[in-house]
Amino acid sequence: MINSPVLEIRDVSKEIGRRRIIDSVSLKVYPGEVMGILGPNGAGKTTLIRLMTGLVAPTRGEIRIRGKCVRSQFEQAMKHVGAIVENPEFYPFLTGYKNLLHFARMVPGVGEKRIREVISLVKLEEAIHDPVKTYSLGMRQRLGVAQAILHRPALLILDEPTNGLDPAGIRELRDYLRRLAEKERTAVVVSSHLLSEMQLMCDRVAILRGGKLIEVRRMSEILRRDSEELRTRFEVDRTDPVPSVLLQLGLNREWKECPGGFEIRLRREETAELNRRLIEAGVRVYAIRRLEQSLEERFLELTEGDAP
Ligand SMILES: Nc1ncnc2c1ncn2[C@@H]1O[C@H](COP(=O)(O)OP(=O)(O)OP(=O)(O)O)[C@@H](O)[C@H]1O
Repeated sequence: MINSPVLEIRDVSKEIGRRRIIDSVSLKVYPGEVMGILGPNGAGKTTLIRLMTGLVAPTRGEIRIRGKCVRSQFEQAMKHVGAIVENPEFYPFLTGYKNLLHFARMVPGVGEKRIREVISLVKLEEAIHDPVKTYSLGMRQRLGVAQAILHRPALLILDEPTNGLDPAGIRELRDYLRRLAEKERTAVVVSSHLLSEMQLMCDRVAILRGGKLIEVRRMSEILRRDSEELRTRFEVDRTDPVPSVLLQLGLNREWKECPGGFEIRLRREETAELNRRLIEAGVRVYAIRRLEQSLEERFLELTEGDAP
């Protein structure tokens, strides 16, 4: 069971009127991982999250949570889910603790021990006996997460959880989402339109654009820019020393001549080194141009470039 996904989205589309807002999306999320749904405003993130939580029905495809279909087995699927899709509501005059106690009474099997556990997971021990009306936005959000995980859900879904948080609040959010993923093996889905925030929080990220899932990647893969080989063009006055320079560098790589120079796939560091060696070999280098964007640049262009 260890490798079975907590959440499985199978070829889901959502049409509203004549518009296809979600277009053939498939995605699996596993226990203990934080998955980011990243996309510019209007990409369909909220709609996808509403589909996951059964708030809207897919036009095609299906969504399963712990193997249960969100539509036809709604109750069985939803008992594994904790979600904050809109701002969580609390009783402002009650303390955080009393609010949690109130919600816990509605959830079978949740006692004071579990309440203490969730308070410690979201690190709200110090303020938990203060009235909620004195809480900052970040503290309210932590209380919201504490409430959402009372019943030990296998899947926690948070829509744009960093909205309105300051950098310290975002750091705290990252820390407790990680604790949750590690300690309770909870699968976490968070949406955002900022790659920079996703970098801090997520293990993997799914890029949504115009309702389509265009890439799903490990965050570490996106950040490993130094090891990424990108097609690079050197403009030079002659190419005859290229094979021997490549040999000296131990670069057993294919390269090809093109008008005014040559092209080769190179890592960042290798580009600088090849340039240096070419010059040492008496080749005049007029320009070095990367012909491909790095994964990080592609992601930034897809997301932050479109943000308001
Ligand atoms: N009920 C609806 N009727 C018509 N169009 C809708 C409806 N809900 C969403 N849309 C449209 O679907 C697209 C995706 O919306 P959605 O709110 O899911 O995007 P989003 O990625 O969450 O954006 P944001 O970050 O701005 O919330 C938008 O163009 C929106 O106008």
